[in-house]
Amino acid sequence: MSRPFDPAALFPRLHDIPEAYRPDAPVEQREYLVGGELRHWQGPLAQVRSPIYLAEDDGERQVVLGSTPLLDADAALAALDAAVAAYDHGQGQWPNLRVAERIAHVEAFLARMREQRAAVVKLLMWEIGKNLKDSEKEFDRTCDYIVDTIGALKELDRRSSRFELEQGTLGQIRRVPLGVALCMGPYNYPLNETFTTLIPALIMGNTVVFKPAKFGVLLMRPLLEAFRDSFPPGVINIIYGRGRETVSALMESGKVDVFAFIGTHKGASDLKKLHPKPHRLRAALGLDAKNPGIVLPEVDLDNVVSEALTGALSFNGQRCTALKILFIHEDVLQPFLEKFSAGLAKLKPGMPWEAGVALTPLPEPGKVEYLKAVMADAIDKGARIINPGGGEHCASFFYPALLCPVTPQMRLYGEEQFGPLVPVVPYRDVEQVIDYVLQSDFGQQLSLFGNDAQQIGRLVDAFANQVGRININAQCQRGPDTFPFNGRKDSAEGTLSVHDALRTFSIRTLVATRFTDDNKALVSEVIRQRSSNFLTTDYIF
Ligand SMILES: NC(=O)C1=CN([C@@H]2O[C@H](COP(=O)(O)OP(=O)(O)OC[C@H]3O[C@@H](n4cnc5c(N)ncnc54)[C@H](OP(=O)(O)O)[C@@H]3O)[C@@H](O)[C@H]2O)C=CC1
Ligand SMILES: O=C(O)[C@H](O)COP(=O)(O)O
Repeated sequence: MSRPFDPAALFPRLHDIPEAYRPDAPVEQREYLVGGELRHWQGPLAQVRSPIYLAEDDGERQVVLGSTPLLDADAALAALDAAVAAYDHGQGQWPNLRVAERIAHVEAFLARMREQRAAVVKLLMWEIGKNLKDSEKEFDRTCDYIVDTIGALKELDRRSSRFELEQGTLGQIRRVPLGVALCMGPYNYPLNETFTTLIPALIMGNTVVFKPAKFGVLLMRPLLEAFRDSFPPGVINIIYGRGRETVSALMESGKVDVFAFIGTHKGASDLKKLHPKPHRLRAALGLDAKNPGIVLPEVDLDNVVSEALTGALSFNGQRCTALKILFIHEDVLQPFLEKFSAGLAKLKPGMPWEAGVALTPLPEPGKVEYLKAVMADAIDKGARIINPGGGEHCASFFYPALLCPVTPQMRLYGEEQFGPLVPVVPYRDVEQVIDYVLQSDFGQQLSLFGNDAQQIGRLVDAFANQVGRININAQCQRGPDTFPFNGRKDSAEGTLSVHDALRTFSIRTLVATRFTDDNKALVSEVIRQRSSNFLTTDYIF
């Protein structure tokens, strides 16, 4: 069996790293943003470690990138109070600014953010091990998301309308903010996923408390001053620390109006239930998934393999949209396993900045142990590792394993592995696959691969109310970000996309004015189409 990677050669020596990508000296970050000022935290700090190790004469050394404030509940609550004061029951300056002015603030922020591209991209590589190409993509995609959000809002603002509700009654819809939003995101897209809630929340007039993801936390530091300088005091507040100490206190206070959380459903539900008045809380949740790839007997196998390789293994499988289980019809099982295994062998392991690298170290401490445990469980119950070297590991690096046959008794059948394990379930009767989707706790997306239009059509009908997106002959993915992105069951609450997020972070107020010949002047004064500070939209939006 040839070795897919040589653990001894995997981690570099410092002087072998191109200068532009070498880690900076560790930073001791004490600043956090509250009420328009960068406060200096005097308390304990949390160390930020890279998943990357450096080779040294006497062994390997994990790189320490710096430290961030471990705020306590009181410090977090002070940030929340600043957001509450800036919102001021909807009477504050920010929720009452004209849409165009709020857009100008966001544009000012975006310009400052773009200046930090190199710093943020480098931290994405060092903090979460994302390869250079994908780190650059994450940064650029986040900027595009902001640009698209601004574009969508400008277009809506132009669409302002009044309409006749019924004879004698004129209606106007105002899109108003909801209050104070708490925004949190996952470590696999610490920039992009958090900004898909943060920016729409702000631009629609809410004030925000934001806690960066658990890894990919230092990369917010280059943006702290841009946030401070671009928004009025208290509109955006950024806290650091352990969620259980900081965010829990915010939820318990009852002062959070919108809970925008992208991460695990366990974290979301633990936090949501702390709110004393959950009926007052709007939630926008993007959560775990176990997206199946379903391969029918008549199929273009080369396309399946190429889509499934990136679908299952890009960023080492650490995407909510990753294909996390493959159902392969028995007629094509053997050639599929051979082709997938051969394709996998071409994925290059290495360091994030190296050209063409696909497989990189994993940021989560304990992840390698977790992957070993679920793999061992599958093997104990009858699965085999199909690809040479599958499951080999060294420090934070885990070489992907293709496992077959995976059966319902194994953890990998139902559990979200969020890592480089590819479980394959051979099937003969497609009813088994339908049953899997219906019984699953998750419902984000699925992929169907096949050439039989009738059978695909039948499956699309069966699955349309089970998942948020069905991909035909293509892997699962979120983009383009203008497409609706949601899920069912434990996978999501609400829909996030450029347009949908604007809805999510606002609510419609109907102004209904009865008019007669005598009060026409009053009516046109009350329903001034464009002089209102509020976004007025048509009924449908
Ligand atoms: N559907 C979607 O749009 C997406 C979903 N995901 C999903 O996100 C997950 C990976 O992200 P990950 O960062 O591990 O998610 P986690 O849920 O572990 O963490 C997200 C945030 O929540 C905090 N947190 C978690 N549990 C609690 C709690 N009980 N009390 C207080 N705070 C809490 C964490 O902080 P701390 O650790 O400090 O407590 C962190 O800031 C995967 O399941 C993936 O599928 C990822 C991307 C997109
Ligand atoms: O999968 C995820 O974690 C994000 O939602 C982004 O999805 P993408 O990698 O398919 O764009």
